[in-house]
Amino acid sequence: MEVRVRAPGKIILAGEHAVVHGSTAVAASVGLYTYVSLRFPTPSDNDDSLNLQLKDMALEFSWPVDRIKEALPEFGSSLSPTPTSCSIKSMKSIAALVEEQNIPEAKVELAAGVSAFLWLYSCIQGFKPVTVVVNSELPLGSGLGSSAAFCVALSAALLAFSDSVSLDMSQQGWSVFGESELELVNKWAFEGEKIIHGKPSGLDNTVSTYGNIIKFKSGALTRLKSNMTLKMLITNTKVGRNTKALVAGVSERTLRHPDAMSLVFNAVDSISKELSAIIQSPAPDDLSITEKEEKMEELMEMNQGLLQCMGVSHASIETVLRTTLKYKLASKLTGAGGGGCVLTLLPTLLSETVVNKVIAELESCGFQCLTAAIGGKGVEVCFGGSS
Ligand SMILES: Nc1ncnc2c1ncn2[C@@H]1O[C@H](COP(=O)(O)OP(=O)(O)O)[C@@H](O)[C@H]1O
Ligand SMILES: C[C@@](O)(CCOP(=O)(O)O)CC(=O)O
Ligand SMILES: [Mg+2]
Repeated sequence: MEVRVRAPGKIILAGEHAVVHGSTAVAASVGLYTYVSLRFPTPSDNDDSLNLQLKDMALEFSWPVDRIKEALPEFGSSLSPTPTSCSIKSMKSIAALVEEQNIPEAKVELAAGVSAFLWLYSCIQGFKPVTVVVNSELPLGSGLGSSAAFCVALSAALLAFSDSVSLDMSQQGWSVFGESELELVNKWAFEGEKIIHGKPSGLDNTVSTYGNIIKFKSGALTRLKSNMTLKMLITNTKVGRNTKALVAGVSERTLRHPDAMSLVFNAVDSISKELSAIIQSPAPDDLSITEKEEKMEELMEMNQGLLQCMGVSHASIETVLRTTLKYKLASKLTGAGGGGCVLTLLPTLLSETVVNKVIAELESCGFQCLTAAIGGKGVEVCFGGSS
């Protein structure tokens, strides 16, 4: 029995960080995926372990199922039908299980992802021997939501063979989940994100689950019907950073300056609302495409200024902003900042020559540019492994 799942990453057009504090955000799925395949051994395999293979990292982890039972005795006998948060006690046991695997020092950041995996596995599948293989097109820790795509793909793959969902396994190729399954996947993925991020807003897992372009506030999403083609250049500064630390930094600043930060978050809320109204406004209305793009560029610049106020910009991000501005293009960081990726709006009438020049200049600084489809489907599942 095998299932394969893919979950997309995301870009945040407006509202990162502020969304953790209750402001509106606008985000879209990006056509780069994390893939998870899950296979139960047959009796002839004689395999009584839980195996996790992180293909891109060339890392393999394995625990005898009895070792997991011993470390997490509270699981297995009664599987949790509804998503639950990892307690401090369970987190300690999971940390011990992860520590036993001696993750190389240079890849220690992966411990958070492995912990989220152990939590989701124990809650959803109990102590069944299983092999889970992960590979990802998303750069890790770069603001494109690799942590959420990982949690969504894992939750979906683990749920696919659980009693909580019933799926049509005869379908060929990639297929989407039903609404109630999506809701469950999203809730479990949020619990995984909590382990990786500390205090996630739920925006990233929601975009990865449902796809599209969405407006999101305090856990509630609205799917946006875009009436314009959005083309974004994504520049990866390749400066590594950690979302958990950046989110915690913004919360500390908020505690030190509650009044000022509340105004900053309110301003971001207005920017996101205005941006979503522009995206949705009817095609041939009183604003031409160029006027809409100019407004969006201004809003992106304003949002970037406010992200600087929150303390999450970085010298590498400022270099991207300066470089794109030379070509009269507007940019903002996307995701948690502190390095990672920057978005640049590519207006419809911008010539290929200029796009190529900007990319060449950014890449000469050591950055990596990519363009990817945005607003596509969310998590998808495939039985049989042919896709
Ligand atoms: N494919 C993966 N395999 C293992 N862990 C992953 C994977 N993708 C993401 N993670 C976990 O998520 C972390 C990165 O998440 P985060 O700091 O939120 O950045 P982002 O979500 O922007 O990529 C990694 O350090 C790792 O712990
Ligand atoms: C900073 C934040 O708004 C987005 C984080 O995205 P990423 O993990 O950097 O891809 C946090 C959140 O919404 O949970
Ligand atoms: Mg993340």
